[in-house]
Amino acid sequence: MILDTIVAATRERVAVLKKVKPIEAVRQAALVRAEEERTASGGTFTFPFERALMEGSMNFICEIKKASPSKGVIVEEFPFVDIAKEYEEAGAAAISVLTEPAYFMGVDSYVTDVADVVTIPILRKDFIVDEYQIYESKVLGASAILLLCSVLDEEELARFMALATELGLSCLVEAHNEEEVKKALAVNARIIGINNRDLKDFSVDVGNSIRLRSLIPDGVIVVAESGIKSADEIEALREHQIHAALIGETLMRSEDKTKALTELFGPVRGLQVKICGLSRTEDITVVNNPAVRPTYAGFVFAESPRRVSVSDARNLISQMAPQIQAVGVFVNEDVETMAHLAETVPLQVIQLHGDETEDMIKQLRQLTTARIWKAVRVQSEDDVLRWNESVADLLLFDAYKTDAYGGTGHVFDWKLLKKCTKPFILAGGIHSKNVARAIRNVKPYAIDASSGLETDGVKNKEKIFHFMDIIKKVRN
Ligand SMILES: O=C(O)c1ccccc1NCC(=O)[C@H](O)[C@H](O)COP(=O)(O)O
Repeated sequence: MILDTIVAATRERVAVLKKVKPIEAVRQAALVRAEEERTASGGTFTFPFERALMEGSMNFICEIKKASPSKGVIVEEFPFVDIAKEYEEAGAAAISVLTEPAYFMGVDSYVTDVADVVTIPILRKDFIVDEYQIYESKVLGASAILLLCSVLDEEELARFMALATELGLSCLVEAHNEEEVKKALAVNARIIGINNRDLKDFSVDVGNSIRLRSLIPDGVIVVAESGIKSADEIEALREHQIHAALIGETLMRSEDKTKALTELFGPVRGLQVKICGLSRTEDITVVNNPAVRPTYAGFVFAESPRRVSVSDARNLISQMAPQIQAVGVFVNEDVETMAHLAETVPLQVIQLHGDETEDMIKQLRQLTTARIWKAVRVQSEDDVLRWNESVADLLLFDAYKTDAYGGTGHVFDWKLLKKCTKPFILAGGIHSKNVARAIRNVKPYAIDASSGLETDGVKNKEKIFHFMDIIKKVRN
């Protein structure tokens, strides 16, 4: 069987590697890296791979592989670093990188090269048969490893999982049949991958994930693997509470990864866009372009590097396409001034981005017909729930930072919004690399971006065009 051949080749490869670089040296390097990560995250590992697989209603692990034993060479052209960047922009939750050299044409350093250019976690996909490879995976920069129930016995699985956990690595424990699922459960796997491909004859049946899913209790993350090609298949996986889909060949063969993921996930309709912090005539020219044209353009009247004077705002807004609505951003301004500016600039929306109270919103409501948005800087779920009954027309959720009210470029934990029952605007560190995930996972009414569309403190035309291009592909 091909699996036995690959495993035998892997054992030989590891034996050679051990002679070149002894296990103790790799172990030390892995421990140093693990300790650095643990310290940086306040003394505990964050296990980003498993967190990423729980973010949305369907999370994609997008795979980078040049070849496979069943298909031979999948793509002649293999710009794997660009593919990784595309996957991240397309909305991948994580990237799987094949490193097995003989049958998948993988290279260990692909993991490091990909880790250097993306912020999402990486699964190092190889045939792990020895602790050596687990230390190596940590050093390469992976966040997770693959462990195969068809290759490892229960004792090995448990030992390898314990070592991985000690290093802050997650384990995707792969099973293909009932017996292997039971084995994965016996070792308390936190993530179980169900392979739809039978490695004995390479036949693929996506129904395999659905059938075996029922054996797995709640609380374990379930990943469907192999042969996934269509939106209908993704929908069926979603209906059966499968958290993630690992997709290789379909994506490797697609020309446009963002469009491909939209086809699989389904379009997100009706999303609005706000571009904030416009301060120059050039910015207005960019937003007026029909390829950009957001629903809302924000002008900051508060203390900020993006602050505009009243006369500049008036001048800029007078040049703006009539379809775009002007939003005035204020921090702790008095209600009379805001109402007056809404009337005279004019502003269609007043965005309160400071410590304004509900009473203040009610007073402002009496003074203006402009819509009122309340920005909430989120540190906890309570921050979100506290404003649920607000009379504000919309809430805008942004990141909290001590030294600035807004425009910080910081992303907050989107999971804190899970209990918000009303439409809202999502802000805080949104840019082209995370906007697809933000839209699909958080499902906001509108997305708001400012510093992520800038270079050296001013809006960047190319970044704005690219950002809007991604949003258009995600919408349809
Ligand atoms: O943008 C500012 O400089 C700003 C300053 C003070 C209060 C609010 C501010 N911006 C409000 C916004 O609506 C921003 O778009 C939002 O904070 C997101 O900014 P970013 O994280 O840079 O995308």
